[in-house]
Amino acid sequence: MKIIPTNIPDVIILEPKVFGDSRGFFFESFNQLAFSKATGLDVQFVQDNHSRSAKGVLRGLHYQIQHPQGKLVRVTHGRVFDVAVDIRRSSPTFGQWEGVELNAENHRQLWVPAGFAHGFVVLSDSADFLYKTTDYYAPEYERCIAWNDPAIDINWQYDGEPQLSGKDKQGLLLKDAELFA
Ligand SMILES: Cc1cn([C@H]2C[C@H](O)[C@@H](COP(=O)(O)OP(=O)(O)O[C@H]3O[C@@H](C)C(=O)[C@@H](O)[C@H]3O)O2)c(=O)[nH]c1=O
Repeated sequence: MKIIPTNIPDVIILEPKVFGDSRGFFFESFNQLAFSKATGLDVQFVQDNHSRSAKGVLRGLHYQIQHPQGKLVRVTHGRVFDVAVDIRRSSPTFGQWEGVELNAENHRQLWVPAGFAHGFVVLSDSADFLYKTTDYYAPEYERCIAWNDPAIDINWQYDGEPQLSGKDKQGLLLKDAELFA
């Protein structure tokens, strides 16, 4: 597994070793020991999620104020532009965002620690988005930051009009959001 740093030290890109042959390919999509050794992180995952979205769908920017979730995210069909925003007030990278294209060809995964808001926009006709979380879904504690918050100013790598769900349309601005210490 190859570890690729990003501009935010705690957000990392992982590239698994892919074994290709005449049948197709194989790779370990997750291995707890390899993940811990490669990242130096001692986190356990408790939930796997899978969503499918059409082109232009933007899900996010989501986080939980209690039971914050670390997320290890990947795409198994299509392409997305995936974004993490540091919302830990005490962090030197508070308010900064990091974005990376995840797709079924590059097999890249993004580690988004607890304390970050997360979202993605679908670039292909559709995309299957799979992710592991380090704590359980707690809807009563889920919050959303506006995808287009001018204080964060994310360059979404998508030139269309994003399709938002009701809750994503109501995302708070960073200055109004309930954030982490
Ligand atoms: C996230 C989630 C949703 N659900 C249910 C609630 C709802 O009825 C339906 C769809 O939920 P949502 O619209 O919240 O799904 P979605 O907008 O895909 O929410 C996800 O967005 C991405 C960007 C994230 O970062 C995730 O943490 C999560 O917030 O699925 C679960 O049962 N468990 C879960 O873990």
